[in-house]
Parts: sequence; structure tokens; C-alpha cells
Amino acid sequence: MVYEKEKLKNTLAKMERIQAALLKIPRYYGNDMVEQILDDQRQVQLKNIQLAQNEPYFGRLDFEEKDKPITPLYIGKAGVQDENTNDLIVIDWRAPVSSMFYSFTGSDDLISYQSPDGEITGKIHLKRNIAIRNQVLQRVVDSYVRGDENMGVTDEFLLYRLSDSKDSRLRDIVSTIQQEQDVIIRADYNRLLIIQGVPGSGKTTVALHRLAYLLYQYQNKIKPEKIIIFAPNRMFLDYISEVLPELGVGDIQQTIFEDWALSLLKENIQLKDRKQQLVDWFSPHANHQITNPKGSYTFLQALDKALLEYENTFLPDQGFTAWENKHLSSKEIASWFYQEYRHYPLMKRKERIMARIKRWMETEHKDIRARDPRGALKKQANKQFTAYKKSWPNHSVLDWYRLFTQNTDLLSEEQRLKGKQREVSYEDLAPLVYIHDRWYGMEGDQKYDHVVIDEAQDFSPFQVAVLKNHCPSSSFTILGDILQNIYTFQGIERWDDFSILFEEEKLGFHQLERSYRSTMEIIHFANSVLGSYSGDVKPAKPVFRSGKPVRLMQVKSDKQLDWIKETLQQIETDNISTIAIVTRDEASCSVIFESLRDAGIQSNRISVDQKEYLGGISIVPIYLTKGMEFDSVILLDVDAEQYLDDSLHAKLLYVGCTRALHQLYITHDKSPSPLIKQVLPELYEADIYRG
Ligand SMILES: Nc1ncnc2c1ncn2[C@@H]1O[C@H](COP(=O)(O)OP(=O)(O)OP(=O)(O)O)[C@@H](O)[C@H]1O
Repeated sequence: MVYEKEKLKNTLAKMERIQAALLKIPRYYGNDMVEQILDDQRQVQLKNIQLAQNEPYFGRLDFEEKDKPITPLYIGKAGVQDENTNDLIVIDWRAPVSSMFYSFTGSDDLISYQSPDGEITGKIHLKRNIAIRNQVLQRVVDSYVRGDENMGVTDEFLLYRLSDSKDSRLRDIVSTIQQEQDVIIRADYNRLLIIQGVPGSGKTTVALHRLAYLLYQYQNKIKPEKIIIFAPNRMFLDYISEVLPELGVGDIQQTIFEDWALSLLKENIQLKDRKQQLVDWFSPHANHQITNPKGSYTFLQALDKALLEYENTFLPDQGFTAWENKHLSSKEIASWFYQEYRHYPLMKRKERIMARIKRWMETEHKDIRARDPRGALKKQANKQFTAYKKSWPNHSVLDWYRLFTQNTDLLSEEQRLKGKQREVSYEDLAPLVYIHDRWYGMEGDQKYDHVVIDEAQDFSPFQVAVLKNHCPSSSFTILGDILQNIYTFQGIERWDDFSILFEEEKLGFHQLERSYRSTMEIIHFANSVLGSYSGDVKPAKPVFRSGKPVRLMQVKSDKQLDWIKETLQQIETDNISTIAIVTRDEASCSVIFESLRDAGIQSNRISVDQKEYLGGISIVPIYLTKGMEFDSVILLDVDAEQYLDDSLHAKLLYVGCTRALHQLYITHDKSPSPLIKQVLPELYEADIYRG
């Protein structure tokens, strides 16, 4: 500890010196390339020092490369180099040598890493975790010392990190990335990576760290502004908004599919209110067998066929006559359409041909200007041209798609778009974008180097196919959990539904089975709730972190508010900062929110169109909790008639339970859900609230 304290003091002083020296050098704005590069490098150095200022490093690895002395490597969020000596004071966590910090399993064997000059092999002498907060050394934990009796790298430091209560944002995990996560983060760029992971296995976190890695490792290939992240809702975007800046990454586009699609479709298209769709779908007795043909691969193929037919019959079999003896034959126009402009998308071809005819008319008119001093012929020709233009099909994307839905036998009557309807459902967006892309092509800024899809089990194959067209390298990180596919009307039940869209050799599939979020008690309970509905997906394995037992409480409806108030008081004394009160639906969410407000308890109601996550006490319907986490979770009214014994309800409850980090409370009024009744009694503590 004393040594590390001294080391920290020296490092901070060195960093300060380097920073002061860099700040003294004026910025370079001239044209000399070498000077520009040097200036850029200085700016990166400065940015790194600022990023590293409060916590310069989090780990130390003493490495002995063959025939070289043992070198202590200090690993931090950003690399810092002494410009005079070229010494690396802190090594970036993404550098090849740092990979050993994460891949090291604690054995005494030789270990290697891939440096730009080839494989380097050597021995680890020490692996040390160092917690620094605001430049003050907090804790030093040695997880491996060569020669000592090591039990393999222990989880002590990880547990120390996990037992913290969380504030309102997801955080970076650079200091405790686990081996199985590191493999994903450092996977090659040019692939479709599918990550199936249990709740709390770090999928979202890992995907964000992977972006930081890709931008570091492939700086010349990938630009941040050419990366796009799709998240399930706007509040989730807010919730994850701190991680990338913490990792020193900016400028990445982060969006939700509907916003992205609507901004790309330049037509007047309105989206139906999503809230009502969700309320209907999640009501206990809704028909959950409904599937979404519009998201399927079959629908895409049918649409493709219809588009091809349209393209093949698009060109009118008609030439254009400007005035007597001035004629463009249909054959000539066809040769432009089918040959010269065949590389352009359909509507661009039309645009070009019309512009060409116009130019042709003007050139021809110059020759006869003397014969047409008042421009009568020109006027007439313009009229003809307008009539000719009208003979070409002139559908908007929406009009054409509407007709398609009316004529395909893949849709039921209520799934077709009617009359002149401009309002569409979420499921219509991917087909609409697909048609738009096919007809108009894509702008350069709509093509991406890398695409991330979070909660991807809720995406349809059609959505992924559309995004694939926007990512020429097919470089994707797709993450989700098949067992959390509560939006079955729009999502998938197996990852193969996506992988068939890509070449096999480009696929990478990873499974994360360990859950870092919740205590053992919560994970065991949640796995049991899911029971046989888990199919052949492996159950979540908790890290060895024990907490309070899960509590099942019978609370009569007239006593519910009293119980909530008492429980909140109890929870708050446990130094807990985020609490979710989870209801079965929107209506009960409003009721609880208002009763708490009347009782003087400040809380935040979460709804579909929420843009911000405020932390504190949240009141939220169960289906909107996905992706989020809270120190304590209270699931209200888990009664038999609210949570039926079927797959959707089992998954809903599974999602709800696995949001909790430290404490999980479940209440019921009458008989508890059969999904709870099947859980072994030793996995929870049951009680009755008498007020
Ligand atoms: N290696 C790790 N070290 C420390 N904390 C971790 C680690 N991996 C994950 N976590 C923590 O576990 C929690 C869950 O992470 P995250 O939300 O990324 O998981 P997820 O797999 O996306 O979950 P879900 O499927 O429920 O949305 C976060 O608080 C994250 O910081």
C-alpha cells in the first residue's frame, strides 16, 4: 500500500508536468502535414491525461518477457506517455499487452499476447487491482502473486465493485472486465457477433466497451460518427449515456429504430401511438399467439418479388415527341433505363432520364429558335413533356407499400393498410425503409462502419436485413437474451432467424452465462420462476455474492400503500439509492404513483415515451423495466390472475426479478401466481402483512 501510494503520487506529478508542457505548445493550424500529425498527437495526449486525471490506473501486472527484466505495467482507461523518455506511464486497457490483465487465469504457466510484431510470451509475477477515487488510493487487492499459494484469480475485487449501490446510470467496468467478456470486446471487427447473455451478464456494458476497443484498434478503418447504436427506448439511451464518455469515446450515433426510420423516410408518415399497442399486448388475457408477418423473412422475400416486378414494368412503352420530327424512341429511352443508368436506384434512374429529356429538348430547340420566335413550339413541347412524365408510375413509398399490403395474402385484414392511411405501425417501418433504400439508395452518412443492436431479441429479421444494407462491412454487435423476448409479436425466438441473413464464415456466437448484477438469492429465485419455460437456454449463474433473501409478502389491497411506505423506509435505511416499484400494467402504475404523491413521497413514473431516467424511486410497468437495473425491486400484485402460467408471463416475471441488484420483494393480494407457487420454499421468505 505504501509503495502504491508513493507510485500514485509520482504518477500524478508526472502527468501534471506532461500536461503543463503540452499546454505550453501553441496549437498548429498550418498546412504542414508532419506538424498537423504532431499537433493531433498532442491533443490526444492531453485528452488522455484529462480522462486519466482522477483515476490514472486500476491495475498492475508485473510481466517478465523472456530474457528481459520484470516490468510492472500500470493499466488505465487511457494511455499516457512521457514525451521525453517515451516511457509508457500508463498503458491503455485496450492495448494488446493489457489483454493479459483480463485473460490471465492465475496459473503459473507461461502466458502470451499478440503484439503488432507477433506473439510475445512470458510470465506473470503479480496481478494487482488498485482502486483510486479522486486521486486518492482506496484499496489494493492482489489477486495473484507468483510463488504464493494462489487459489486462481479470486473475485474479491469484483465483489467489492458489485456490492456498491448504483446511481442512476450504467458505468464502465474497465477495472473488472471478466475473461469471457474480454473475448467479446476484443473480437475481430469484420463480423456479425451475436451475444446471447443472461440478465445482468454485462451485454450492454460489453457492447459499449467493444466500441471503445474497435475505435482504438482500427482507428484508420472505423470512425465514431460511422457507428450507430440501436437501443430499445429513449430512456435507455439516457441510462447508458455515461459509459462511452467515461471511456473517452464521443460522436457515436445512438438512436431507437423508429426515430432512425422516420428520419430516413422523407415522406409524411405518422407512427401509431406505441403506448396503446403495448398496453393491449401486455394485458393478461390478450391473444399472445399473434405473430408479426411483417417482420419475417418470408414477408421480405414477397416484398422483394413485388419490387422486382414493379421495376420490370416501371418503364412506359412510349417514346417522347417534342414537336414534329423530333422524337425520342421508346427504345432509346429504354437503353438509358436498362443499360446506361442501370446502376442507379429506380427513382434516381427516373430522375436522370427526365433531366436528360429536358436537356435534349433545350438543345434541339436552339437549332430551331429562328422558326419559333415566340416560343410556341417550346411551350407545346413542355406540355408534352408534362404529359409524358405523367405516363411514368409515380408512387410514393407509402402509397406503393399500402397497395402491397392490400394485395399480399401474407397479411390478415387488420394488418393491411387502408384507404389513404398515413399512419403506420412500428412493424411497417422496416419494409418502408427497405423500399425507400431500393428506390432512392443511401446517402454516404447513412452507411455505417459498425452497427450495435441492444435488446436485439425484440428486433425482427426484416429490421436486421434493412440495417445490413446500411452496413457494407456487415460488422455488427447484436446482443440480447432470447429468454427476455417479451415482445414476441415483433421479435425472434432463436438467433438463427438473424444469422441466415449473413454469410456463415462471418458469424460469431458468444454466450454469457454469469450474471453480475443480482445476488445469488435473486438469480436462483428468478431461474425457478422461469422453470421449464427456459427451453434449452442455459440458466443464469450468479457470481458468488450473497444478499438478503427474496421476500414474498401477502398484502391486502387496502393495506398496500401502508406496506409500500414501511418498506420504502426500511429500504432507505439500508443505504440503497435506486428503487423500482413494478406494476403489472400502466393503469396500476398511475394509481400507485398518485397515492405515493398524495402521501408526500417523491417518485418518478416511467412510461413508454420517457426520455430521461432520473433514479431515486421509479414506478414502472413490468414490461418497461427491461435493460434497466435498480438496487431494490418491489414487484406488486403478483397474483394468479395477473401472471398466468404461460411462457410470456414467466418471461415477464423473470425480467422483473432480474432487475434487482440487492433486494427483491414480491407482493400478492389473493393467491400468488402459479409461477411463484412452483418455486421451492427455501428460495424465499414468505410473510403476511397485517398492518
Ligand atoms: N465485469 C464486470 N464487472 C463489474 N460489473 C459488471 C461486470 N459485468 C457486468 N457488470 C455489471 O452488471 C450489471 C449488468 O450489466 P448490463 O446491464 O450490461 O447487463 P445486460 O446483460 O445487458 O443485462 P440485461 O439483459 O438484464 O439488460 C451492470 O451494473 C454492470 O455494471
